[in-house]
Amino acid sequence: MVKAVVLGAAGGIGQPLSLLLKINPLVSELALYDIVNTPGVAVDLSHIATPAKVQGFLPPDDGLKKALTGADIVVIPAGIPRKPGMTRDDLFKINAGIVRDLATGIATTAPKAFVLVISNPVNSTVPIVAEVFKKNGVFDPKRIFGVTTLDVVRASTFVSEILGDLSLAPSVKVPVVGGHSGVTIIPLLSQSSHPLPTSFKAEALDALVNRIQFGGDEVVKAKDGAGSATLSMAYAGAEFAEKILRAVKGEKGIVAPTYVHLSADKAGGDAIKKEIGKDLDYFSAPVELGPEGVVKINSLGKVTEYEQKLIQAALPDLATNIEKGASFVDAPKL
Ligand SMILES: NC(=O)C1=CN([C@@H]2O[C@H](COP(=O)(O)OP(=O)(O)OC[C@H]3O[C@@H](n4cnc5c(N)ncnc54)[C@H](O)[C@@H]3O)[C@@H](O)[C@H]2O)C=CC1
Ligand SMILES: O=C([O-])CC(=O)C(=O)O
Repeated sequence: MVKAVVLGAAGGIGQPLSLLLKINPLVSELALYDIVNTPGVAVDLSHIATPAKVQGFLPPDDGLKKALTGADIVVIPAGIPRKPGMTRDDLFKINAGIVRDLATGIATTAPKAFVLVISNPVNSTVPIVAEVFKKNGVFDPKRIFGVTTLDVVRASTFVSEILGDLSLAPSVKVPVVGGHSGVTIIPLLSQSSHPLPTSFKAEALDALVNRIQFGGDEVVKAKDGAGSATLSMAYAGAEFAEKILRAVKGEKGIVAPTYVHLSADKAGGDAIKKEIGKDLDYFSAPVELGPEGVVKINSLGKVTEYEQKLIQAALPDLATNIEKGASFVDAPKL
């Protein structure tokens, strides 16, 4: 029996993500929480002929606690999205408090659940969740994940477009590491399962890296004030959640890039710090998943000089974003 909970379930990401979790055979119970509209979304989804039992909850009558009771996996797409001209960091003012309050609910009601943070700015909201868990004495870095899967999904798609064959997209694997905003998004294209054409020029590589780093802006611009990526994010979030659920069931060898506290695997985390040359607490790296969450943080592997420059360019922003999130919650130092 697996209970999945979506916090922010009535939103642009929340609804299609809840749909994808409802049709996932690994989910037996689905709780939808939001400050609006979840009863309707839940009844709608409950008519789908798949096994998961769906219920909707709102804040009154302890709705958050009821939604979270018995949760195995909690996905958080709650919070405001960007409008044109905004950075993800501009969302901090509103989303930090939302994420802190939801994390408090998880820490007190379902402290053992896997927590998948989608709400932006991910580089800062994951530290917020971690600090709330520390404050409540239940911090386990193996169970808290920043969802950076959309960057990986975009890299697969854009590389397959360059190769002139979209049918390759599902099998193109490119590790994307670092964080989840602008220059902190670091695609390691030299490790692509499908190498770029040998004719690929330096300017074309710059343009591809830039498109992966700023893919979110492409959607924000196209939506023209109506928000940011929702459907592709729901797809990516469901894909990452499925990986966690398969690992929990005992499937071995599942690896995915995700933004984690580097103490989740001390040896692996220390190796990452050496590779990047900075003592950061968080970094998105390829992580091997198991029944208890993080099993191992894998090395970044062989990176080119070009990619090492991308890593170095990411570090100042990442450090600032991490500090901003961590200092938002007044938790004791561990
Ligand atoms: N990690 C990633 O790769 C991505 C992250 N995002 C982020 O996901 C977040 C959600 O985006 P959308 O779904 O497009 O926004 P949206 O505005 O469509 O939905 C957000 C939902 O959160 C709900 N909400 C607000 N405060 C809440 C609270 N205290 N408790 C529970 N629910 C609450 C709202 O009622 C709304 O239904 C944004 O912060 C966005 O930047 C978006 C795309 C990709
Ligand atoms: O761009 C945004 O604000 C939403 C997001 O994180 C993405 O699409 O990668």
